[in-house]
Amino acid sequence: MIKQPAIQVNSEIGTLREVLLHRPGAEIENITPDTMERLLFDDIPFLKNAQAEHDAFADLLRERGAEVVYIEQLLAECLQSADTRIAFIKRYLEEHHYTTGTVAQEMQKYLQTLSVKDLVQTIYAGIRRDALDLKHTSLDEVAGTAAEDPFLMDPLPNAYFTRDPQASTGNGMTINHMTYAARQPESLITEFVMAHHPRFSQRVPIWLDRNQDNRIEGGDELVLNEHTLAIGISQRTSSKAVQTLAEHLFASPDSQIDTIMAVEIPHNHAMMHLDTVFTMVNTDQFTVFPGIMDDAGKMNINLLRANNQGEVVLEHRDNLKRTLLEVLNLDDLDLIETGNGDPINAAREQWNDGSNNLAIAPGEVVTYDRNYISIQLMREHGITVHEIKSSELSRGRGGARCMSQPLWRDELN
Ligand SMILES: NC(=[NH2+])NCCC[C@H](N)C(=O)O
Repeated sequence: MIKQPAIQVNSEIGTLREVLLHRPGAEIENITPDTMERLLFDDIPFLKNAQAEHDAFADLLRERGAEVVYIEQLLAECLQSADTRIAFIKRYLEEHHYTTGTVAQEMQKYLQTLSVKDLVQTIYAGIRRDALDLKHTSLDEVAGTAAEDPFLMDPLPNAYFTRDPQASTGNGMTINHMTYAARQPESLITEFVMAHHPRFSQRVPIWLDRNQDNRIEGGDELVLNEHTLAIGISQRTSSKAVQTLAEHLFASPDSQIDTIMAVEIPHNHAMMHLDTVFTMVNTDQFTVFPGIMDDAGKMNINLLRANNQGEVVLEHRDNLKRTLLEVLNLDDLDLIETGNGDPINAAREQWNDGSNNLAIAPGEVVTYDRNYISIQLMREHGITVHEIKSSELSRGRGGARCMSQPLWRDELN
């Protein structure tokens, strides 16, 4: 059993006390029109303004009582140790398939000569082909498709969506095997921080690690209460990952989770995670994008429950509201429709993360200012809404929940 937990997240809505962020940096300026799609961006944000928007987001979270912890800072602290630094560089190169040969050796040499500060910056920003002088030693540099790619190592522009590479659940975490190559190194960073940083080392049970084949991302993982999760089966999270996670959680003495509501959503870029279409904003209030249901309001939902032996038992459901009432043991609840149900407004505001709200306390959320129809509706439903500027940040297709990984929330009662 964990004696002094480093993480406590038993709900989506308990008052936020500690949160992990990443301030967008040089990686954003390494997105090009040619690489945009594989880097999962729809446009190239203007970095200076993206940073100002992000700083305002962080300030708001601090004003509301949360400690903001930057993942890049934690990584830099871990990499002060020469052993950890060498181990990290090795794994980072291996995961980019640089294992043997001239280029791999030169990259390793290059990374090892950098100061910790520059190394961390380079890990996020990527390595441009012209950073190393390889023209006279590597054929790859002068002929073939590799030579056309300006990067030896791609940037990590999605890193400011700190929600996804891992997910805090109870006193532990899943460290996620990300779906696309563009994001896989992000969870390697989490793995190193959890293993080596004194704030977390030996204090965080890992429910599912990234060194297995089942894809899962934090945007799909919602903690409804101390014993119930909702997980999206989506473009990014496979049903197999959910089944495996259920098996691990139900069997672990460190976990209180006994119910997982697996919610299948359309598999596409606009709705890549469950939290782009569904977020919990109060004990009995949720925002939902109506486009995830068919005309009759039906969906494909499965409940995974633990039997007395801690084994997984499945039950099928098809109605979101009824299933939430059942698992949360409520008499009624309020589903607030993104864009107030109008098909054009709902689709536009969902695209800009109008359903992606970060609860910082029960009934109090942070969200993008541009989704004014959804904001007004939330206010009419009694929610306190803090708006943040979203001109640049929204171009990566993620909102306030995507940009934050809670580490500590107050218990609800
Ligand atoms: N939790 C979320 N919804 N995150 C959004 C991540 C967006 C990012 N561009 C991606 O495609 O991965």
